[in-house]
Amino acid sequence: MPSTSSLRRLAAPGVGSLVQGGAALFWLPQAALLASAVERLGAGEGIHAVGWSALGIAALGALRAVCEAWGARGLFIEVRGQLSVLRAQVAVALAARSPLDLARPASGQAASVIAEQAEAVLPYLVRYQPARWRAMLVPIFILVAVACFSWIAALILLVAAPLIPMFMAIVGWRAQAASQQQMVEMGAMNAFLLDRLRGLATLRALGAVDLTAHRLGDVAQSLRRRTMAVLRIAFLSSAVLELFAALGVAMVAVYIGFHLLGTLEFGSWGRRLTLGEGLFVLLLAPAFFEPLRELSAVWHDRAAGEAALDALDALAEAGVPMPGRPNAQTPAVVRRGAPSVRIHKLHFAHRGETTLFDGFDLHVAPGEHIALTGPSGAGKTALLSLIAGLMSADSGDIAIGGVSLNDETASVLRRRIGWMGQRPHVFAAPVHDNVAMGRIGVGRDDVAQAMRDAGLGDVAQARPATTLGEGGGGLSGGELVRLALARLAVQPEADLWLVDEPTAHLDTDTAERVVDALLRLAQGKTLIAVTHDPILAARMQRVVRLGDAPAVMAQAAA
Ligand SMILES: Nc1ncnc2c1ncn2[C@@H]1O[C@H](COP(=O)(O)OP(=O)(O)OP(=O)(O)O)[C@@H](O)[C@H]1O
Repeated sequence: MPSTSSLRRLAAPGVGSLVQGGAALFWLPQAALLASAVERLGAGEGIHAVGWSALGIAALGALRAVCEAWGARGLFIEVRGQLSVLRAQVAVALAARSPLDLARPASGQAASVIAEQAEAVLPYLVRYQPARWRAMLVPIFILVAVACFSWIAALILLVAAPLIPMFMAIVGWRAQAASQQQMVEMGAMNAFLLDRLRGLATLRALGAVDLTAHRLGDVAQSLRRRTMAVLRIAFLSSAVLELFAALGVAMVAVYIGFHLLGTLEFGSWGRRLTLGEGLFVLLLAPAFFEPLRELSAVWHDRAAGEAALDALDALAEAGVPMPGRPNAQTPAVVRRGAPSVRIHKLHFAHRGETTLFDGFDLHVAPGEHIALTGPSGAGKTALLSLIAGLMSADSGDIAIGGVSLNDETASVLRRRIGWMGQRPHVFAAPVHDNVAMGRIGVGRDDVAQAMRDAGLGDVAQARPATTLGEGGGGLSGGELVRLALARLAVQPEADLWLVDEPTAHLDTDTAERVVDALLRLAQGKTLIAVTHDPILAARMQRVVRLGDAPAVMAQAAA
């Protein structure tokens, strides 16, 4: 199972972030050079006396910029790379879940987390860690430097500083919870939108568009409220910080001003500060608060980043797995023509549901064409899914061509299976792409031949270059089924076809044409077709009827 731990590890201190964070310390010598230059100017030395100081300040500034750029670049490249790997792993983990797993996240939500929300990880890891280093290191150095000249100025900074992280921690804790809720809301809205867009025709036909628009409006309002809550917290934390930072700097400035004027004599280890020393302390005071300010700016990146990592973790959670480990050492499957299918003592129940198969046996001979019939809910689709290795049986054995279906063999066995579900998905793409499906070695001629064999050769709307609408818009129901059959036909290595209700909802003539195409294409292959259609059942070599009531043992004649 993929994990976000490799990315979370990047949130731990690293050389890059240390260099990037520590670069802010260059301000100490820069401020010293600036203060001494002003002091010398004040003492009446000419402009030529500050040349070296100006050069030093510029050189230190350049060095700081180089350190920051180097650290940021390295970290960015590493985080970007690991985030891509994590996204791919999460997508693979999602694909490894059985299509029959009802707990699978909605596609819109998954897309939102993987594509959009995952981006929040980048600013978190690239900006937060160096900012944390800076906030830990720089104030201590500055405090020591200031204390060398004035203990009272150091005391002012020391009193103002801890209040800031304290308030930020309180606010940040709330920010993370708010970010998490906002992400959940965003994912839910994307899922809702995608689902309703897919079903727009149904909504329109049933006059439910207005109601859906209202619900979408409600969801959007709820997302707006969550976003505003996050923003409110962000503004609150920066307001707290600015207040304390401004108070701290102002009090140091007041003290230094009155000290230089001779009104406040105390606080400087028994001596009067010079103009340069006073200026140095004054220049360091805002720099003391600067890292804390930066940390507060990225504090919300942290909240959003952590929430995104949690969302990715949740997406990668294992549900009902599909048999077949991605890295299993799969043994070579020996092929000698179409395979047999042997099912022995099969036990199966959907998670939390009543038993569908209890000691079920079935044998399908190589090249045999059988129809699976039985009442609705008897488990025909479930049986087909079990043979296709889309989910695991509770016990018993399913062997295809003599090879037992298990985690080691499932991936290889699935390659020789041609699967056509009850509702084949048609992509909004040209007919050619819908048939070839990007499979290696499937050329134009293969597609054209498969289309002819599927009986679509002379259908004007099914030319290879014709672009189909979403969900197959542009083709009739019968043509859609034949398009799905053509998909199987261009997969020559598939010699066991599992077809689920190919003639459902078709009129007799169309059903006849689909059956003709199916039998023509499945010649020489083993075929198991789930059907309620007597026309299709009559043309198969054998009919296997599943139990008349679900959960009753169904013994099929071998
Ligand atoms: N993904 C699922 N998770 C849990 N239960 C399911 C799932 N899919 C189907 N079921 C339940 O399992 C039982 C068998 O369903 P299945 O689809 O296999 O029946 P079927 O014989 O193919 O029915 P039909 O002829 O109506 O298609 C049904 O009671 C159904 O409600």
